[in-house]
Amino acid sequence: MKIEGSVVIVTGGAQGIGKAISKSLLTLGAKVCIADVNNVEGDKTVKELVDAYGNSVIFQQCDVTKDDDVRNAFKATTDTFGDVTITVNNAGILDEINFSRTIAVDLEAQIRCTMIALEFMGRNNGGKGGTIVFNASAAGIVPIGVMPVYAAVKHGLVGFVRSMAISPRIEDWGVRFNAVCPISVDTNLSREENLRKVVGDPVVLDQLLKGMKTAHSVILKPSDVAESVVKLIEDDSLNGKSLVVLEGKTIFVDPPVLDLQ
Ligand SMILES: NC(=O)c1ccc[n+]([C@@H]2O[C@H](COP(=O)([O-])OP(=O)(O)OC[C@H]3O[C@@H](n4cnc5c(N)ncnc54)[C@H](O)[C@@H]3O)[C@@H](O)[C@H]2O)c1
Ligand SMILES: CCCCC[C@H](O)/C=C/C=C\C/C=C\C/C=C\CCCC(=O)O
Repeated sequence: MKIEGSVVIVTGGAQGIGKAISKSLLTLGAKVCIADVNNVEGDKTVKELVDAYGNSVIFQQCDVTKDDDVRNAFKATTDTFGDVTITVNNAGILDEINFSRTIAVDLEAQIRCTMIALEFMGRNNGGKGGTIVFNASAAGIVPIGVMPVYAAVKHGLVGFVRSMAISPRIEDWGVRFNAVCPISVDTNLSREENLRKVVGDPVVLDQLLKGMKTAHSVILKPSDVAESVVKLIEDDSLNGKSLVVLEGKTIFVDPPVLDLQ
């Protein structure tokens, strides 16, 4: 689909990968709502982006774990720019200690945002259809011993995306569902000082930090991920896809097909 003139909501758009995605879409002529729980960063980012892109961007304080917040973000975006046709479910955390919060934000909230998005975007609900892109992770494709909770919710998210893409309602909605699955990216989430707060077991933390310095010596830039998100939005042939973003290349990874007949 054409991004120019489209209306987009980016959850977690105030910082990191979400901010990079917002900037890429604004550059391509979209109208963007940055929906983020962090008021301070949201206000700072929207001022920066209004200076660069004019009144094509708004900030809406939104905790994706709360129905009313998410619905209000869609209402504010629709009232300001018109019908939403692109949702980027990006907001996420990594916390192996407070695993209930990780499940709430990285999986349950992504499902919540999708169901509410379909209330606004679904052609069967008077919407224009469109596309929903989910920021999963390579941890949604491969097991990771040092972050089992994070890998669990990201595997769940990939399964949700692949399943929504083959829903009996897919034609009624007129919406495509795809996941971007990056390896490590240079943001607050992957910074060592953050990881030390969210991984409790010292043996596990030690291996994680060592792994970052070896297995992932090259860490992606947020803009690398934004490029793949644009690709998933623009290519109307893509639905139910998991696009892994590596250093210098991307690969589509499809689930194994089981003949259950
Ligand atoms: N950084 C990485 O290595 C990496 C790799 C692959 C995938 N990801 C995924 O990318 C997404 C973005 O992460 P990031 O690396 O940009 O991290 P980040 O911490 O830089 O940005 C995350 C943003 O989400 C917001 N957020 C957190 N909880 C929220 C909530 N409940 N409601 C609304 N907004 C909320 C934060 O305020 C922040 O602005 C996450 O889903 C993460 O799992 C990150
Ligand atoms: C292939 C793993 C990519 C995981 C990306 C994830 O979304 C974010 C991770 C953030 C911080 C950690 C970054 C890189 C380390 C990841 C794995 C290290 C593997 C160590 C090991 O398995 O021994």
